[in-house]
Amino acid sequence: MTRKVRLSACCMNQWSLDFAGNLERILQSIRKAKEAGSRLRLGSELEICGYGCADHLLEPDTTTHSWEVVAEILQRSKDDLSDIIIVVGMPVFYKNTAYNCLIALLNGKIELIRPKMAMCDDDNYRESRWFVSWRKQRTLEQFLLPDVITDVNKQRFCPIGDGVIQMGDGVTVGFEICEELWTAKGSYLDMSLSGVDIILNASGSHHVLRKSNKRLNRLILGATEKNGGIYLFSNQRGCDGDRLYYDGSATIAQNGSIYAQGAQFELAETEVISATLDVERVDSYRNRIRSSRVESTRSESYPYVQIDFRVCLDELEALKTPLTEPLTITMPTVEEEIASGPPAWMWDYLRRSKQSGFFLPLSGGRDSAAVACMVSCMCRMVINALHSGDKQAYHDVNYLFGNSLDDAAIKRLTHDQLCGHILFTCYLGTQNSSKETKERAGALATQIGASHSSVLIDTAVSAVIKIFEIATGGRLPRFRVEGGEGRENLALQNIQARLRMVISYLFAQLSLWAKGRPGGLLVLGTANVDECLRGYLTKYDCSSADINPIGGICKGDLNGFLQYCLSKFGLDSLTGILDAPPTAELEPLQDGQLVQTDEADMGMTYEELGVFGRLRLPGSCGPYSMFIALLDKWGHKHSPHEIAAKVKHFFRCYAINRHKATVLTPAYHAEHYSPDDHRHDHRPFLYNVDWPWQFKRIDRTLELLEKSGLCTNATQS
Ligand SMILES: Nc1ncnc2c1ncn2[C@@H]1O[C@H](COP(=O)(O)OP(=O)(O)OC[C@H]2O[C@@H]([n+]3cccc(C(=O)O)c3)[C@H](O)[C@@H]2O)[C@@H](O)[C@H]1O
Ligand SMILES: Nc1ncnc2c1ncn2[C@@H]1O[C@H](COP(=O)(O)OP(=O)(O)OP(=O)(O)O)[C@@H](O)[C@H]1O
Ligand SMILES: NC(=O)CC[C@H](N)C(=O)O
Repeated sequence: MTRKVRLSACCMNQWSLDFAGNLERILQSIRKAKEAGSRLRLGSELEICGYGCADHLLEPDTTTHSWEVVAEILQRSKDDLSDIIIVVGMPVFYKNTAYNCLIALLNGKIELIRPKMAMCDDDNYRESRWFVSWRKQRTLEQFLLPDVITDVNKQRFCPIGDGVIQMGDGVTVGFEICEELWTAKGSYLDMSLSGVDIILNASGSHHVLRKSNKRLNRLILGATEKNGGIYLFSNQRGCDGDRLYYDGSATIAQNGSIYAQGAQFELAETEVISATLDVERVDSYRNRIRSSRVESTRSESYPYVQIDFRVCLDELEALKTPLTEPLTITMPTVEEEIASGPPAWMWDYLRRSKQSGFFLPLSGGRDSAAVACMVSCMCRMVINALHSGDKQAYHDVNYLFGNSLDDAAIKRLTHDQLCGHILFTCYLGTQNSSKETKERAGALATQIGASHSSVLIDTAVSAVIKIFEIATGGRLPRFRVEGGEGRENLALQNIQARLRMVISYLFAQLSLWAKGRPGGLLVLGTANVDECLRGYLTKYDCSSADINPIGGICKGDLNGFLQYCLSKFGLDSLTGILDAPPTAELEPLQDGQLVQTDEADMGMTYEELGVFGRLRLPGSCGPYSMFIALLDKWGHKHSPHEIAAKVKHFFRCYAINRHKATVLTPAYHAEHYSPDDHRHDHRPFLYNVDWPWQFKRIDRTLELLEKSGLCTNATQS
């Protein structure tokens, strides 16, 4: 005997507080699930208001409008969207307290409100600021529904709490909300042991490089392999108004195998995946794990909400519907993640901000090259979406062309042409710039099809210096190579860098005007996560842009991404960029030689910076514990004194420059060690940069090592 069920999980590109758009996407996903023959459709966490509402979740309006949206869905569930269990996510107030909830409804009735039982407060997450977790395990209470719901269906009450739905055919459906899968004792454990057949997880899970592997292979598959059962994972996808990119990857799994998998990075506004599975196989799989059957007999039952609805296909339908075959999934490489996540985020930002394109100061170095390549990747994604018939992409692209394109023109559009239309790059040279970087910038822009220009900004630099000279009665600062001191040398560098920012904003505002086109451009920032951490950037220079797609990515991963673009898309102009040593080109050449390279300037290599960054976060190391950790890690190549000097140098630079993190351009969040001060890494920005107590503690350990003969000579490799 089989008990076949057909189920759907969704990914939707929700937008915080866009209730109309969110409702439309939810309705579309329910329609798609119905068309796929499903009898259950799972949406994502807080999908009605959008996961990223943040402090708007404290406003009663957010809950009020969410109920209004539910009322619309409820109405439709009596009509064209009937006979499918619809599970949606929204905030719910109960006894003066806000809960992050899932609502299960069917044929005009709210069947259950299931509040989240474990808040997520790691990294960017701040759920406890807005919600409380539901503590009453296996308990249901009565919830008085708001009038807007009662007006639709005359229903006054529905159950709220940690309950499970039991269908008319005996199939049981339990609920988890995102973090409940990640906690040590995931909710699925108790539910699986107590015999729940299908577990639904609605998530608001954002992208971090290398994270999806853990989510899918270790958590989702780990949970169902160990405990058996059918598991549906739905997630938001896209930029819903913040630095985060929710990375979809809807999944349907059973007993440790995947049966349906949605895309991680896609531009489509709704995606629905469906699978036909046999509930009977849950019984047989679990029953064979004999030890867990003993645990199962001990487990307490959940309160059931009984629904007179059959989720299993009837006999004839079941005979006609083959079971879905399991899939083999290959996880994307880091380079592929970089080539998709930030570009998809930029596209959402561009179309939702209703701006007309991007302005990028292109230096011929690696960072701005990486950003240019990301825009090119974005254009490829958009063209793919267009060519696959995506109506939203059609609408958004046509908007960028002033709604002037007909179907045939849209079909002919290439990614290079799109790039030429929306990406404006400019080489902003000074007397310290080299011919080589100028040529590299031009060659890359040409290869990706960007609209490129090259200007000299020396007149502006000299004019500003002249103002200073007049104001100070003739004091003219000089570069170090000309005999100037450190302050003069830095000021002369910073004026070039800052003027690039001013000129970039001017070009962003007026480049389209100059071409007789409407609109303005978003300025793209290009500071990577390592530079931000070390503070190796000028405050309010080109790092002060509108958005920065690489502010959460380290130099090492960016190098890998450039290599990937070189081989995957044949962008051979990247060869010269990759071969050249990273340099700011802010100081004059000395005897025709480059005096300034990033690594020499910083006093550390990008590789070392990556290690410091990860030890600081998520490693939670202060100076002393970082020193101890590095004695083990680097002991084979550096003496303890050298390691101590490196750690002290890093922390001194970090402390001197931390104030720059308070004004960092909003950047795509991609790393656990991001120094973003606004949402992720909350720290003071006024430090005692000498760290007297901490550094003395390091010195005491050095003394101990010396006395024990463990601190002999430096063995730098
Ligand atoms: N604790 C604190 N809280 C608030 N502000 C603080 C502060 N400490 C210093 N300041 C202020 O910060 C300012 C100094 O910072 P800032 O003006 O950024 O200048 P600063 O950090 O001194 O110099 C910029 C550094 O970035 C390097 N760099 C490298 C590569 C490229 C680029 C580039 O931009 O293209 C730059 C450049 O070589 C130099 O080492 C001063 O106004 C100072 O008073
Ligand atoms: N000559 C230039 N023309 C245009 N933009 C420039 C120029 N020099 C610097 N910039 C802009 O300022 C940013 C920071 O400059 P910096 O010299 O620190 O480069 P970087 O961080 O090493 O990046 P890149 O590798 O792109 O040079 C660059 O990424 C670029 O956007
Ligand atoms: N919304 C959540 O509960 C997020 C949970 C989880 N830690 C994640 O990163 O995906």
